[in-house]
Amino acid sequence: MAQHRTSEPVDRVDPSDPAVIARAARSQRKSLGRLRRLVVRSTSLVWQSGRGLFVAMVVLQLVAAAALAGQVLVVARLLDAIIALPGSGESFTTLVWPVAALAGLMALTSIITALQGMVRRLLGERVARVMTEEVQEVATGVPLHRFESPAFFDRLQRVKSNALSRPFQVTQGLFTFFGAVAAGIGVGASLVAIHPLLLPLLAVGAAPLLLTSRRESRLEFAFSLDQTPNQRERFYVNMVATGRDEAKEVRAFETAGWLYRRYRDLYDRYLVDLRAHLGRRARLTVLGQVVSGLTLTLTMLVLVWFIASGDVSVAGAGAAIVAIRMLQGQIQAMLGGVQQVFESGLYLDDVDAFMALGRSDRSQEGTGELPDRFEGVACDTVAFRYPGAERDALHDVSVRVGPGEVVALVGENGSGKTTAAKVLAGLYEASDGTVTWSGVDYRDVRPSDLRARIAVIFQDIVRYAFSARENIALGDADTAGGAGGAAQVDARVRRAAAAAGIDDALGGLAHGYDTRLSKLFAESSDLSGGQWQRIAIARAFYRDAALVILDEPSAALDPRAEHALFESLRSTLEGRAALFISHRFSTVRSADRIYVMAGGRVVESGTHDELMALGGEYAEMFTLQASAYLTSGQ
Ligand SMILES: Nc1ncnc2c1ncn2[C@@H]1O[C@H](COP(=O)(O)OP(=O)(O)OP(=O)(O)O)[C@@H](O)[C@H]1O
Repeated sequence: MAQHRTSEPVDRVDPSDPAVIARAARSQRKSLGRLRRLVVRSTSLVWQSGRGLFVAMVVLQLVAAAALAGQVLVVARLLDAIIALPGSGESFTTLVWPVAALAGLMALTSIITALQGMVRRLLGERVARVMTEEVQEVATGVPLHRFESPAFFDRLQRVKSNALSRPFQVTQGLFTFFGAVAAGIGVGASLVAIHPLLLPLLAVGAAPLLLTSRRESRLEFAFSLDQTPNQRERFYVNMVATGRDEAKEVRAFETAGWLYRRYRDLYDRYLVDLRAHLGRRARLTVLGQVVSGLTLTLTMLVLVWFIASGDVSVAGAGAAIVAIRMLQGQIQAMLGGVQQVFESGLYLDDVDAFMALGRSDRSQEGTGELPDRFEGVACDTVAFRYPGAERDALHDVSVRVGPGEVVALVGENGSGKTTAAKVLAGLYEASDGTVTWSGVDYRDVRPSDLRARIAVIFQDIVRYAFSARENIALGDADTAGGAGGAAQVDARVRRAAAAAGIDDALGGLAHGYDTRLSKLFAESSDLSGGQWQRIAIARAFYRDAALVILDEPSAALDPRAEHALFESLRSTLEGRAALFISHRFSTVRSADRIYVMAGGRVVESGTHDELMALGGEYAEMFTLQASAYLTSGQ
């Protein structure tokens, strides 16, 4: 897959250096191959997105070209007729037909332009939809560790904004190019008929524009790469300043002014860079236009000389001026088309590299299946380091959760509990050691098979702005749209909600389970923090999973609710396993086994009684919390 060496100094190369010339020749060959691939890929994408519209575009383009060439011919006829009129004895009415034909052709051109705009818009949207789906598929399919890398976010950001429009722009560029070529051939033929030298002169004038426009494309792409981090940070700051979740804190801490200044600084930096970038582009544009303007002047002078020497008639000269004007427009359109293809091509390579990332990640995934019988999960001497981190977050961690067991992870903040839960959930691959499901190594198993058997709820639960029913049924997304029977889904949703203790509250909403949650959309309602947490728990219960992982599921629950939750956790397990993380030792004590983590290691494990008898870290933390409760209760 073609990768862009973005660090290559695009505009600081010595063009007389032989190595540069050789490299340019190589890159020219490569870029022709790349261009072919690009054109084939984009055109087939556009074709698949809307065949009828594609054909309509081609037809409109051809008709537009014919109408334009027709205009030159009619102008020549009209001028001939006008010049011949005095003294010919012909009536003025002989001019009516050519004038009407010219007006008709001009009107046709305008109508076609309007129709082209509509077809283009519709086709563009269709391509955008196909590409959005492709990007979403990759973004949701890549392993979670990709989301630890700022470079991944940069690329994702670029791809999200470019994938939608660029493939269509390549095709549109091609349409523009070939349309202009078709029109150019017609107009050019009439120009050659007037004098054969005029066309080559005009073509020579276009060459500098072609060169400068390609260079401009490269500059534009390099600028876009360079600016992605700044752009992402601006989006982020803007989101914090205007986001719904952040709105409370922005007011309470009066952070708006600070955020505004930060946003302005980022924008200022961007504008400074933009000015420099546009300056570079402008210099290239001016250079190209000046050289091409000089050749146009030369062409006109040659035309005048032809008139003076009698090689071209006055009517021919008039038509030639119209033709030159039109041809110039077509040449500009051709160059614009080529520039669009090249510029979009650079972005599309970026999109392709992103798509390839998804393919390469998938090719490394295991393909085996899990045994039907669940015999527990186990981490064995597992180490894990976050991408880009300097230290391991887990060292030598061994944890097991058997069928029917409720196992707890406890430990201070940052001790590695969530990380261990993510590794057990198969979201991160252990850097060392093994993680097994019924004795089968996670690495050998198809990730989708593994995920289907696990339900995980993290501390930072997701609050979907969908209906209450959908919020819960997303625990088994295939059923969220009512697949499998709306009544069954409904009954299953209610069972899960009842087990999470949220059934009554949801039933009491304005539209019951159909009430849209969060206030982002019309006719919605919001819930309390604890109620949201129960929704998330219901989502985990809804999933028919052999292993349920709950990372601090009860942090926002009141003590009675927490007690009820764990009662229902046990009663709904039925041979499944649960791993939960909590800082509340009153809940933890009922677990079948407790692992105590510190500094990324498991430092103690056993039942509550065993750990208390050990008199170690657990006993200390438990006693501290119990005495705090007693003291505050006194
Ligand atoms: N995405 C990440 N990238 C790099 N380091 C991380 C990342 N997430 C966590 N860490 C680090 O890994 C260590 C373990 O974090 P982890 O979230 O597992 O702790 P925890 O025990 O769940 O803490 P808490 O009780 O606060 O939830 C910490 O040192 C933390 O700074």
